[in-house]
Amino acid sequence: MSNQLRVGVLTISDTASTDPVSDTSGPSLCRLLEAESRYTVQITAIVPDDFKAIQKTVTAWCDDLDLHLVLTTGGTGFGVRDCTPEAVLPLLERQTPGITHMIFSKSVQITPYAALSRAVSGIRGQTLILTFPGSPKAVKENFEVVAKLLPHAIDLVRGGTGKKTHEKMQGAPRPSGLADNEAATSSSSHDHGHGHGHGHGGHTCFHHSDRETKTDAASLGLDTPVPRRLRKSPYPLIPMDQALAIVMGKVTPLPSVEKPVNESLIGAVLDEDVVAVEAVPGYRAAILDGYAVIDTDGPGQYPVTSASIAAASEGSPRKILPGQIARITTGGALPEGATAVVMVEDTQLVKTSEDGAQEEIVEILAKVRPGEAIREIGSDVQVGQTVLKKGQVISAVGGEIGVLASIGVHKVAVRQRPTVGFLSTGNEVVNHDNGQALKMGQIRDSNRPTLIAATKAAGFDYLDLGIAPDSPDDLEAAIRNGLEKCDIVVTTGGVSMGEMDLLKPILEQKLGATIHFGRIMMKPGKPTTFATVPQANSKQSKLMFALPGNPVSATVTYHLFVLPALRKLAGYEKYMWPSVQAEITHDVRLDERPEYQRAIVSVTAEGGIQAHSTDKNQMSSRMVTMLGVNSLMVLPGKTSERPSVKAGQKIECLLIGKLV
Ligand SMILES: Nc1nc2c(c(=O)[nH]1)N[C@H]1C(S)=C(S)[C@@H](COP(=O)(O)OP(=O)(O)OC[C@H]3O[C@@H](n4cnc5c(N)ncnc54)[C@H](O)[C@@H]3O)O[C@H]1N2
Ligand code: MOO
Ligand SMILES: [Mg+2]
Repeated sequence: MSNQLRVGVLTISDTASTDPVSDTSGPSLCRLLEAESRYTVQITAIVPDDFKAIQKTVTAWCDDLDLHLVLTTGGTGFGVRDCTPEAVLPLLERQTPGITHMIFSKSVQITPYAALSRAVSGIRGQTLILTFPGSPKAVKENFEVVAKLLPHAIDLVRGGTGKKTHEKMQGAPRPSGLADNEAATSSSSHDHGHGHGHGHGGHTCFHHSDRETKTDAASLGLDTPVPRRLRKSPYPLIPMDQALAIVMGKVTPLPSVEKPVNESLIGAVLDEDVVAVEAVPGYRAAILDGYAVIDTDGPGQYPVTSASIAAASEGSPRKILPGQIARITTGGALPEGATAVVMVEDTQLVKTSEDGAQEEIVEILAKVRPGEAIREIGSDVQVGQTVLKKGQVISAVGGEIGVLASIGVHKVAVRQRPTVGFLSTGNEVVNHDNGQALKMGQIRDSNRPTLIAATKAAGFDYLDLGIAPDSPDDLEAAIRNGLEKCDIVVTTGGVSMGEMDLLKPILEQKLGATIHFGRIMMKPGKPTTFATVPQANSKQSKLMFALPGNPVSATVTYHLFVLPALRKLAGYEKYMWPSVQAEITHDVRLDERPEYQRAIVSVTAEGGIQAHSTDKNQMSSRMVTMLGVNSLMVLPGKTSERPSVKAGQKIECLLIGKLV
């Protein structure tokens, strides 16, 4: 990893900042970068065309994250809001007009409109910054112009001599043991420290110049001494909406699989339209116990010719002629010629056989219409009728399985169900049922049982990955094991600012993961982290949620992010939680961060919907605030105009449990 060039991709757009899904340039730039092994996209963000927001992000990425390369897309044009060049120029310590001109000259050959870009480029500290226009096409063209040049440029920016590149240009053999992507950084100070045995070998040194101590993600890092760690998180605090859009943008439904029609289908999403193979009912059947008649015969006394009880029989049922009736049970096959069924209650016995065992003559008392009390062939479902649609969820209520079972379909194509693995982390965390008294500083693992229970209730498969101590090697091994076996790995703990909070650096430095966000403006769950981790034997990256360790933070963020992601993976079109507007029964003081308060939503005697928080003290370590919870109250962040929500006001409540 340490030889990879760490890149930040910043989308600058008013539209994309409110609707992240509309951002196509940022993701296309990420794909271009990820297609080349030498780059790793360490961070992405979207900001509006806002001078300060642009400067803040670019500065943090250069100065705190010390990225090799920052690429921005958008805001370089003539539009009134376009201000990327104005925001970026003052941040550049040295401009790189050669790169800017090279891009311009190539781009105007493709389209004269390229002249309307005011892009700039340059160097800040040890970071190269390029500003691209906002269209995916322009982004691709621009990137391709400079792609070959960038590693060499970065090498020089980082104090390298460029010797390797020059040797390469002259066709000279490269020193043995140097991989392609090493050429870019091998002579730079950046090469020290990480990725080569993480501090156990001769590569680690901490005696660099001031600038060097900030290289790599060392300041977040695995082998950086505590005093040198960053004192502020380098991960931008992004809004909840954006975080959700990022997660859902990365989740694509799993492939299809054939499954038998039985309870194993509960919760599955159909991946095909299902067509009835058989008609329901497959024969003309009586709806009532009584007598099959010919309706035109009308009331009167009739000989009983035969009996048709609901049972299988070969061939067609017997026939009745005008003036005859036949005894029939509910579900029995109608005799040929019968046009209606008269219920037994509307008849009376006239004569029996001599031994009294058989009916001989019965009087029909009621007049019936043709077709009365008969289920015609296919009157429920006809052969060839599309009964269930692709995308439909097979519910636990039973309706879908019941219908599938009735129409002669034995197997259906459904989306594969994801498996999620749970790993608790922390030296202080012990199995909740270890049977031993806690030692000082120990805490029982409540996160795994909680999340496993919620997963089981939601019908997903899971793997219990146990507890990993706060050691880089143990964590790496446990996560790798989980990623191998599961579609999503969820860890809890170790994502904030403590020296034992190792998840983020492990993800980036050891697993080659891209962290898409590492902090969210929400309460609880601020340090919630989401990453995609490339897999050696598959093009498809795996998803990884590193949730905060605090039990309530872990539980709430699991419900808000992971369960919807699991539903989307399983093919659900509606994967977010449903919500209701409920009347809050008490005042609530708002927090700076938008908050998800644990609440109980109930239906009042008058049919209204009301909600109350489980407890005033909603600290994220207090699992007791989760007792009885069926809802998360979505409270907005505090403003000077709205410091609190008053009793009686309506508040959106996400229904994560059953309404009471
Ligand atoms: N300087 C700062 N400190 C903290 C910040 C911050 O922004 N700056 N954020 C706080 C917030 S908000 C949260 S939430 C927590 C998140 O902590 P971590 O994800 O790093 O988790 P840990 O430090 O490992 O543990 C936190 C807490 O939870 C207990 N824990 C951990 N795992 C379990 C488990 N499986 N079962 C039960 N309890 C568990 C652990 O013992 C700690 O008490 O960080 C704040 N700090
Ligand atoms: O965001 Mo933390 O989850 O407040 O406790
Ligand atoms: Mg911590």
